[in-house]
Amino acid sequence: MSHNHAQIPQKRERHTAIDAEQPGASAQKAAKLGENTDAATAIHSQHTKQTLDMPKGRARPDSATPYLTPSMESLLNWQKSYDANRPGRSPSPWEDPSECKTTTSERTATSKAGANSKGKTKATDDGQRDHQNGVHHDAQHYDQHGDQNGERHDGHHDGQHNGQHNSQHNEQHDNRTENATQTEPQQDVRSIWSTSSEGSSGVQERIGDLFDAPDDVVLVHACNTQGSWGAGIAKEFRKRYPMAFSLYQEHCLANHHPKSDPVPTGSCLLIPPSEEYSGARRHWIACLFTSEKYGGKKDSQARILASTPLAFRHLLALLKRQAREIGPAIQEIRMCQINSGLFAVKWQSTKNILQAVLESDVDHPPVRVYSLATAPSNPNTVQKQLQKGQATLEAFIRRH
Ligand SMILES: Nc1ncnc2c1ncn2[C@@H]1O[C@H](COP(=O)(O)OP(=O)(O)OC[C@H]2O[C@H](OP(=O)(O)O)[C@H](O)[C@@H]2O)[C@@H](O)[C@H]1O
Repeated sequence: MSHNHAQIPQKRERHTAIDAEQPGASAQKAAKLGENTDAATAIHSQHTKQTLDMPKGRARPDSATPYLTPSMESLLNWQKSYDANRPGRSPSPWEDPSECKTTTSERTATSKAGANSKGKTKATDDGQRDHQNGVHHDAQHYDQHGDQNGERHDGHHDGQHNGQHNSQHNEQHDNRTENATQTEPQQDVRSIWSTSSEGSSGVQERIGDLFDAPDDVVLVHACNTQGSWGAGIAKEFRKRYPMAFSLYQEHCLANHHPKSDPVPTGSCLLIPPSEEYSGARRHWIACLFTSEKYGGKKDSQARILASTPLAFRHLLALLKRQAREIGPAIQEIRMCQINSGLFAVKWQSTKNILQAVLESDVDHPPVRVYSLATAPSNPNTVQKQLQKGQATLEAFIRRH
């Protein structure tokens, strides 16, 4: 991490992330740590209220050197102590059957989407081969984020792989799929948002910039588990929300570790509004961990599509818990077309899956997916067009 924890005052009250851990895991862990659930809940609520009331007005930080506010320090300290005391690996999101399930319709959507995706055969083959051989890919060592700020370096991805972890990861993946087939959805009888009554319980697509959202909206994007927001819309998140980026990194690199204790794919990190610079919007940020790695080492399309409903259901569970504790502060889930850019999954495939999740659980804030009217320009293309235009103009001038 780029920030130095040694400098963080240790006497602060502990707070919980909202929730950096898996559904239901906070309460379980709190119990294991000798605390009762009420205490954990109170801490959780307190942090949230504090964050929402955060004073504004500080100068915009240099995004290259994320700094910590007191609330962020507390959050990270809490996570650190949690991490230090936990008995073993974090429970995976599919280990808590009460809050995070995959339903039959989601599985159908997943398998349809997988079947539709171009990489189906290869993905299936990869998965089988990985599982049978327990292995995989070619990394010799793990370089724990040579660049603390999430910038990319050549060869960075390729050196990170760990066979043992991959085997573990694949096994978990298979287990959760198996577990999922044994469970059916349980509706929470207490309705919080009742979006179904507005007739808008599904995915609503809009044209526009994700970041133009008003306060109290959660912005959702797909993430890798390596602690990198180095490209695509993630890079934009890093620029606009340096504090959130710090917390994401903390989650991936300190609370977990990409090699020895990776953040499980299929989970979600929900980050409360934490930016304090002048004019910062009160945006929540949700990181859906749909692929372990990025770049050439990203998960197969089928695997990304299998992780997506789990991560999304995790998000809905976190929002519900949050709303039960402090009221429905979040008014809208606003997403980009997750997985469809650098993760190279067809948007329609992801959309089908999200739709299936929402059909199985109608109590959620409205879900709106924003896409830009035109794809962001590729600078190389623009450069070529300019050169061509200039040549044409010069030829015209010469002729006349
Ligand atoms: N302002 C805006 N408003 C609305 N929509 C916007 C937008 N700007 C871009 N989009 C669109 O948002 C979609 C997602 O496109 P992306 O390629 O970014 O994300 P993805 O989900 O496929 O892949 C995730 C990995 O990419 C990242 O970078 P790293 O590889 O890790 O460095 C992560 O960390 C992961 O690893 C595309 O449709 C873009 O047109």
